[in-house]
Amino acid sequence: MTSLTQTDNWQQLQSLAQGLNGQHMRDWFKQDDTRAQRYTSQACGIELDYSKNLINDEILAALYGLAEARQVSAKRDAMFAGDIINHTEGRAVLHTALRNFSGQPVLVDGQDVMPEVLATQDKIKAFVERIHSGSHKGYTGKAIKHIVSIGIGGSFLGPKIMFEALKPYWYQDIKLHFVANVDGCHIQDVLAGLDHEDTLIVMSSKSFTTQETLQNTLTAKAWFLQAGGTQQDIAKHFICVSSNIKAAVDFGMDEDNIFPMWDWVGGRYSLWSAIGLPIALGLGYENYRQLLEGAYEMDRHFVEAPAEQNLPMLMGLLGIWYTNFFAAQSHVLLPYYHYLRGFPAYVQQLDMESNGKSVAGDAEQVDYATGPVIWGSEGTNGQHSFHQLIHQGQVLIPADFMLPLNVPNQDDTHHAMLASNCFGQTQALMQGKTYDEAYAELEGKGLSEEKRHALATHKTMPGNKPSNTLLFSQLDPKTLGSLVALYEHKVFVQGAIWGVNSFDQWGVELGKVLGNNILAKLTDRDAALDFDASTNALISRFRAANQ
Ligand SMILES: O=P(O)(O)OC[C@H]1O[C@H](O)[C@H](O)[C@@H](O)[C@@H]1O
Repeated sequence: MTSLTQTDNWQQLQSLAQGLNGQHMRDWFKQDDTRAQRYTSQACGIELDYSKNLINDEILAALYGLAEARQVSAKRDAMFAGDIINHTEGRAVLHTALRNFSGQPVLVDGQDVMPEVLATQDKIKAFVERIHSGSHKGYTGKAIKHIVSIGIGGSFLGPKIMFEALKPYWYQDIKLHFVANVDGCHIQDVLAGLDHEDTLIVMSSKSFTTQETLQNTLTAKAWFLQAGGTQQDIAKHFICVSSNIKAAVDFGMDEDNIFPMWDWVGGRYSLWSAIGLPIALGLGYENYRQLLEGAYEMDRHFVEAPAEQNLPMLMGLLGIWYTNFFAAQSHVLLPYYHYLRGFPAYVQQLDMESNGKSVAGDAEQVDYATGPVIWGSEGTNGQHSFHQLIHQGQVLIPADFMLPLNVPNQDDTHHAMLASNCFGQTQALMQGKTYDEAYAELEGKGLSEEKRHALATHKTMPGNKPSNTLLFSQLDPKTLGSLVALYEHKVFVQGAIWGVNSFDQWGVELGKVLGNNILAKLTDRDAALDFDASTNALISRFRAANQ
């Protein structure tokens, strides 16, 4: 097979990128007053303004051509159809079945998975109602007031970040707490403030083998027993979500308290499964369902909209453009909405665990960049720190700005200021400041010619820095569902073009194995150390400090 970089599409894009030398977005906006309108697309209540990108019609056409040549649509259809596209793990990839409201079956190995999906949704709904109505009581008869969700990776980020993002929709009588890290400080801090009689522990682990989650659950169990609960009271206070029912039962989970999921749901795509149970508990079932419906709408858009209007396709292709033709190594996410502050961390796992890969197809070592570093934080905070590098640094950092146009219960002045900063940053990145503008601003400041020239040079901002702006009316559960699915499918588009398997994570697996090998040497202090000299020395220091 021809390597991706040798294809006509790739080479055409390379020469189009070179052709942009000396051109500036500022001029394009001056020359074409339809640019903003032509390069804005919207779906599912999300408006994407991608006009502040280094693109024109010819470049977009070439990017669509690349997507076609790499059969992105056919690969997408294979995912939705339940084909075994995660070929290194021999699994289908069907998070979309978890939010499939079409009424149509979804087959895996000829078996319709929808009855199980719907039955689990019913189980979630019934459980949420029992907790909210107070009919599910703790062992001393108290209603549940606190939920501690224990999980890590996708079993943590999805529930926590989506719950936080939807603060205006919180169910007020229940407080949610999240624990991920095996660092004992975390669980200790969370449990310290709680009463075991009105606390429910939700343990979430797809594999039921993750060290952090198992240990934190054991610690929570010990806390419960020590506080006065007995072994037989555990069923009223501990539930779990897992695809490994046997391991959960062996661990001591009551079978009725296990919410199932399936191996065709990847950890970083699992918030739509029962892993999302804490979200449903924290928001109420109807809001949780809206989240799923929003994702379903984005699925339909991804499948049905032509490339030129297809948000995941556009965002995926723009990312390819900068990663592969402008050597951009990172992509920054800037939610201008405090409650959405966790979103960059969510997309970090989604994107970096999916496309941080080096092998394409069956066994082809790639010779092009794949997934970028994803980072970012809430605006406007970053403007007073790291935005400097985006404005004037030597690396190109494409940005996604996101802003709800309305926010519930907020002072208009604050919101207008927030929006003005968001728009102002995209404008500054695009237009920059020319040397002449900087020089003119220094008029009458009493500077020598030499000083004025030097200062104007420092104050010159190149501009021409790309950004997307995503606007939505407000971040309700449905819009959030669409937003998350948008990024999922963006990642899919990029993985399909790069030809990598976006659904395995062998690098992460290695870390787990090595960590366990070392743990054995920390707990058995006399065990011979047969690792490399650096690792042996680190272990020895730990042993010496923990006699
Ligand atoms: O849900 P679990 O099986 O406990 O897995 C939790 C996490 O474990 C690993 O680190 C995977 O790379 C993640 O994708 C996963 O979300």
